[in-house]
Amino acid sequence: GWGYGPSNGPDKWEIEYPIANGPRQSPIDIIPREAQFDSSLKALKLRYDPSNSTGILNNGHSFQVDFTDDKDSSTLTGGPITGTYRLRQFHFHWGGSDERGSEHTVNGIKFPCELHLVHWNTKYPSFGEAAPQPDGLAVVGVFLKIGAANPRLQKVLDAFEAIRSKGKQTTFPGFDPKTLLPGSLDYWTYDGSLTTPPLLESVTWIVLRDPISVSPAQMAMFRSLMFSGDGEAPCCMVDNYRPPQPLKGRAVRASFK
Ligand SMILES: NS(=O)(=O)c1ccc(O)c(NC(=O)NCCc2ccccn2)c1
Ligand SMILES: [Zn+2]
Repeated sequence: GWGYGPSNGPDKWEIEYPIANGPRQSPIDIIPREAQFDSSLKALKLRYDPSNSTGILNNGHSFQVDFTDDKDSSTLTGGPITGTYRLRQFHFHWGGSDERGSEHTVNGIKFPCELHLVHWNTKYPSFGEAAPQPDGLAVVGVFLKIGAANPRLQKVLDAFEAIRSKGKQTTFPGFDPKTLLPGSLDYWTYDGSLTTPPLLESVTWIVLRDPISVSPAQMAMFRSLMFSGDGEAPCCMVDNYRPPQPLKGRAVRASFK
């Protein structure tokens, strides 16, 4: 299956997923001076209920924190989207060292890590039905920048000993993802795709301008996870990011001047 190694990584995905060369692929390099300020863009409204967090899973590509999404209790509204999108999960992408790891870049600059909060459009009955639709998903991206240790992030990292290898999961109740957001919700937005197979062109991307902090020691904890399952040759989970893809004429709008 697909992965991030030399034989199954992003340059090989087009073989099984030809949409990899499609017109609205993600991530992209965001060039702020080329983004268009759009005064009609609304403020992002993120309402998350910590009681919706259920578990944390090593899925062999990243780790994700899953949310129950059978009610409108953890939602994204406003911003560039119409209607209500429900939070399904959040996950991260990171590098083998601090100078790489994010999927989106800003003026060509890579961050060490990027958080993705994945939401699906409730005009569809489920995530699975929404995922192939052009307006099916909305992902909020948050950059992580090296600085002071992040105590809210640490709560996630403290669960890692239970999910070290592929397929391992554990309960993760009562976590509020709002604690992982920066002070400002100013954002860039553009039409894109999933950044992993099946690379579906169904994502309204909402990338926050301001990063949150992560310490070098905390980044080392991300790198202690394994792509490999128990009993397989151990392979550290690092560099699980897709590089920027061609913009192909798309507009990137800014919610701020
Ligand atoms: N990285 S991202 O664009 O935020 C993102 C968000 C939600 C997602 O479901 C994915 N992709 C994902 O979950 N792929 C693994 C599951 C899968 C589904 C179908 C075929 C192969 N693998 C990526
Ligand atoms: Zn992602």
